[in-house]
Amino acid sequence: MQLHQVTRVHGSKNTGVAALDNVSLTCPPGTWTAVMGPSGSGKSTLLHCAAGLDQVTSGRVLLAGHDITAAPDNVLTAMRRRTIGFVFQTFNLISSLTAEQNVAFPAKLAGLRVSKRDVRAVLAVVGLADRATHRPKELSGGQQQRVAIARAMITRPAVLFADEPTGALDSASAKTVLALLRDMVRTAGQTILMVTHDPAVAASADTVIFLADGRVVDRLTGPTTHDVAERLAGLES
Ligand SMILES: Nc1ncnc2c1ncn2[C@@H]1O[C@H](COP(=O)(O)OP(=O)(O)OP(=O)(O)O)[C@@H](O)[C@H]1O
Repeated sequence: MQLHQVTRVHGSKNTGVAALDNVSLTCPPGTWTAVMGPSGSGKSTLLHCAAGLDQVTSGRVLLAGHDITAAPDNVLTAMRRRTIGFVFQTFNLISSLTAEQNVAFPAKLAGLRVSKRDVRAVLAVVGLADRATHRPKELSGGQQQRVAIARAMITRPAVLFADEPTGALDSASAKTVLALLRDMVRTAGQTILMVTHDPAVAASADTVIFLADGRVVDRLTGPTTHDVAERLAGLES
């Protein structure tokens, strides 16, 4: 996943706010990148532009080798279904469907064949083999997020976009979810781009980039919670 000199201006080009200002970023396969920065620094805009959910004003976005900047809607939709996955703070499960139906749903939408065995296998990976027929309201927050991760795993997306994936979880569940994300990167060579406000969560990534006023102003490789917190405090002061 690559961003080349991406600028995103909200409002008119002359008077609008540049939520992203000439951002370049490379996330190689099998790496996990966290995006941090003060409120309003452009984190969500970066995630949305990288995932093709928002259009860039200038610059280019490459997803799994494809330039999505000028891709027509039908190509973008197909890419979204097959090449990328999402994990959100709020889980976004369908309440009327069971865990296994939730896992299978987007894959089926993408026209992929998924057997019940495949679904059960990914649910087992996230430790929910015995919850396959439960509906979201019968699951804890941590279990719901693990269903969302299983749903993102089953299509084996090249890139997983995560927006505060542990934001609604207690620390034990958060740890489990972060370990699952690490497994996706390590065993399947998937790329993760994650937005978070939490330095301890960001420290699970391989690299942390820091945004301020829409620009990449700092970067840490092999981050520790302490170093991330310190850099962030420097930006927020
Ligand atoms: N649809 C929009 N229209 C106009 N301005 C917008 C829009 N979306 C975002 N912005 C502006 O762009 C800038 C970056 O916003 P963004 O949501 O990307 O920041 P963020 O770092 O994710 O913030 P937070 O941590 O508070 O979620 C902000 O100044 C915001 O007000």
